[in-house]
Amino acid sequence: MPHPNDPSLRSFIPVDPASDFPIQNLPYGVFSTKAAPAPRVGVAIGDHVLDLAVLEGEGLIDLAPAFDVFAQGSLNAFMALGPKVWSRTRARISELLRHDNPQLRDNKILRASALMPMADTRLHLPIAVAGYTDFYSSKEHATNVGVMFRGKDNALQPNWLHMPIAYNGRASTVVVSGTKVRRPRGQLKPPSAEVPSFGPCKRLDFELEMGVVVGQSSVMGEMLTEKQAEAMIFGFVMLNDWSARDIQQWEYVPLGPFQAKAFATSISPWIVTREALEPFRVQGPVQDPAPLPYLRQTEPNNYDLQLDVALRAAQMNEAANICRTNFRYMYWSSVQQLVHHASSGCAMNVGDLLGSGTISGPDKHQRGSLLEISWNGTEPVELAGGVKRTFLEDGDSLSFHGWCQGDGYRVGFGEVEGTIAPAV
Ligand SMILES: O=C(O)/C=C/C(=O)CC(=O)CC(=O)O
Ligand SMILES: [Ca+2]
Ligand SMILES: [Mg+2]
Repeated sequence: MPHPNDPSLRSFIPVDPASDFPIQNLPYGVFSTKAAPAPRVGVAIGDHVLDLAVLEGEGLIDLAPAFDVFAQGSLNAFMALGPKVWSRTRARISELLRHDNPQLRDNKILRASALMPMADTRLHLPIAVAGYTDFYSSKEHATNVGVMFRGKDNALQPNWLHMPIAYNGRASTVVVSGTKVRRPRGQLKPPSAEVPSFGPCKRLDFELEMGVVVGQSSVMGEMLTEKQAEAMIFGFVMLNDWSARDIQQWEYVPLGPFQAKAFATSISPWIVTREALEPFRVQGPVQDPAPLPYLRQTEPNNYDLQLDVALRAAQMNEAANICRTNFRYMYWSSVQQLVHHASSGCAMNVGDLLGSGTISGPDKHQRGSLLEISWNGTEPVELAGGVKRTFLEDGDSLSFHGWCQGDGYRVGFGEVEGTIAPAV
């Protein structure tokens, strides 16, 4: 049987070469329809969704001794079954969608109940988020922020090159793409003010990140090796760590961001599996000084994954691109982040979400936040027809696109979008 990543595979479902969801991808999500409003697990193929609950019900996917794994509103039960089952299931779905397999292709009744246009579905948050941790692993981003917040001489803190720095974020406010994001209120104290005040954030920002979905738990008190950590990663989503820069600047010393990043974090609805990204693995930047032994890597754990950010103000017809970068630039890999996360004995859970940290690159057009793009509000970015931005305004819609380019196909993530609603 060919491997599900084989570039020559074709599905009986027509898939445009520019689609994010060819048969080589098969990302998992949770969806519902008007006719069947209970959220369940599906896979994206072209512009269709394949209902895995139907396939499991028909006995076409066998997860025994577990059952009804897909007739659920999150992927957590499926993820808990582990990497061997993930792999086997993906191979089975690929087999069922292949152009030369009549089993689903020629079964009209089954096709009608198991395949539906994505446009007719509603996409939900794909996991029950157990915990959310956000890293700070792009050297370019950390240097830019450091220069703006602390000056050139203290840009990178002395610990930064020795471990993946992070803070514990809020799982309670992780939302799926398309959810409106309300401008937060908080304590503000601009440098010109003598005392703080409480009110709507005036420096609302986005952060371009990837999110790792942890699909296996680890034991409290035990460390992880590179191999163990990798095997626990179920897949990746795009993640927008919405940030209130004015709240952040006043609150972050000494414990780091708190309310500045607690009000909303958006993720894309489709989880692209680690296995689908395998062909796009690349070596990350050289790590100098060499990390401590527990953080050393023997494998290339970065990915060649292109990322675009588009911003559309309410008065614009078309969105303007404000950033194009690549996930490959990250200094600390997701595997190193997970190893470090568990290194004290911290237990990881099924459904944990790890933000990569803002993904900036070496060039100006590769800056993954408005804080960097507008250089702390001093250099407004021109969108179109005289519309300029330093930070986000009410009604602005922000979207990320991400994909790995194969030969004649792409393994993509779709979109994560959020529109800013006024503060209450
Ligand atoms: O104080 C700082 O240096 C800034 C911290 C952050 O903005 C935290 C964060 O979300 C990091 C990231 O996304 O890379
Ligand atoms: Ca962040
Ligand atoms: Mg957040």
